[in-house]
Amino acid sequence: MAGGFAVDAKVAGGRREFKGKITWYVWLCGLVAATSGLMFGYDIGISGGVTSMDDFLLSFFPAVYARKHRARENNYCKFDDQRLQLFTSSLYLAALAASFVASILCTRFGRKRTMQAASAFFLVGTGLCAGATNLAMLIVGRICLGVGVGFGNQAAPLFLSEIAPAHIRGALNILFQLDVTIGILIANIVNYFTSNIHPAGWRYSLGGAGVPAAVLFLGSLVITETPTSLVERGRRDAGRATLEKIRGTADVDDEFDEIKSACESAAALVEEEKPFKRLRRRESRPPLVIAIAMQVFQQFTGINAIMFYAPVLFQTMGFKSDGSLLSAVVTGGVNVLSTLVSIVLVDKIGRRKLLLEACVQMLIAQCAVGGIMWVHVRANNNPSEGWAVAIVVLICVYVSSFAWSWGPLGWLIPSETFPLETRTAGFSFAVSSNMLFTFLIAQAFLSMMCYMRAFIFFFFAIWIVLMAAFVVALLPETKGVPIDEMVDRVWRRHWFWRRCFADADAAKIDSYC
Ligand SMILES: OC[C@H]1O[C@](O)(CO)[C@@H](O)[C@@H]1O
Repeated sequence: MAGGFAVDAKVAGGRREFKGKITWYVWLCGLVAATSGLMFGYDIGISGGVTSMDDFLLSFFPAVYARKHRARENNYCKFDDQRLQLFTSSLYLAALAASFVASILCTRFGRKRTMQAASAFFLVGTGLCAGATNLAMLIVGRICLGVGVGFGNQAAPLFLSEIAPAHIRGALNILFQLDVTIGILIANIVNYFTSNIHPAGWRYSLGGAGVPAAVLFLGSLVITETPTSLVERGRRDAGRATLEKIRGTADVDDEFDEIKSACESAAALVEEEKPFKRLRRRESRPPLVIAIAMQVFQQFTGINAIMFYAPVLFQTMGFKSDGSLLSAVVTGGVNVLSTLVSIVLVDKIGRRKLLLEACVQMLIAQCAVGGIMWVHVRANNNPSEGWAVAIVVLICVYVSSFAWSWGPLGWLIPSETFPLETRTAGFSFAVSSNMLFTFLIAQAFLSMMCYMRAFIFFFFAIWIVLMAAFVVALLPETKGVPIDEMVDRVWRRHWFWRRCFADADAAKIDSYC
């Protein structure tokens, strides 16, 4: 997804600079494409607030509404309802399926057309959700939005990587992740205001997704296709003309030659062996295992439990409806600002240090929240105001560390560790793993909270210990390593992963890799 930005930063960072300036047109294209991230983030942020609105529950989930208002109902189980969870999670299941289709569409029809299709699905899905009169309409709408997310998440980051001049490719690509966090924040603010509008507040919340969807749709009519996609599909002249336009110069021979040769060698390798088959080779395992593990771990930090259900969680902790949405706005703001921190630090202090520091910070925060909840939020009583504020502060501490580490690096590392011949296929694996685990957490979290109570936080804390161990033992530092030198400079030198390569000594080749 965030594919290629480290790759290209390395190119810009030392070995090769192409001519051309940063044109207004490249920024326009980048801003339009990043809107897809805004859509994704808005969807993540909006569902939790909507599912805590009484008008919404009364319309679609009356049993949950009744339970929520029953005085003696167990605090942890108020929102435990599989159909309510399906409202949130159906989107991610649809996105998971759509991401496989999207990689084919991106190759056959191009990134721009795939983004257009994404925005069309977003618009239809938004209309169905905002106008829903029954549960089926609502779920079908969520599925359309999910298809939009699957298409957009595959096409937009690829598009950004391909149009950006090498030396700002990282910045343009992080724009997508930044837009995700801004989308979540906007959704939290929208929910805060619409929760006071009765009875249709939830319709405005869900309908708000139409704004970025419309921007993406209209914008995608004026942006260009990427030169790489044009050349890949045999339209060399159009590819060259587009490159000249986005670079603002006719002097693009070097860059155009590189695009052509990358497309030619990729085509030759694909002819010889399909990328997905190549991924099954022993030497593909290190980046593949790491791509999947980064996504699984990213989700098992528990971040989306907070992102989807922050308002519900805050209500569980005893905040009133308004207070809980306000708290979610605070965590959303921390998320945006901390993502900016990661842009500044990632190439200075490296990936491993950021990930490990965040593990410590998240572990302390999770255990502290779990402890406070265990002692002060028993089944039927709420914490005092002081403890409730302490919980919000700790959740901010937790969110900030996630946002400068596992959030962006969950995308960055898989994007920079695959060799060119398996990069797109390998990366689409990472996207779909993310969707799968996002879905699982969305579907399971409220039930888990009901059964595990405060121990849910210790459950995630155990995962954080595991992921720290994984980073220490198996994740090599990739800061500053040129993308095309990963195999020689990283994998073949790593104490464990080097056994996956044919030139490892015989004993090691035979052992498990
Ligand atoms: O900012 C947090 C959000 O960012 C993501 O990692 C996507 O890049 C989501 O899984 C999460 O909800």
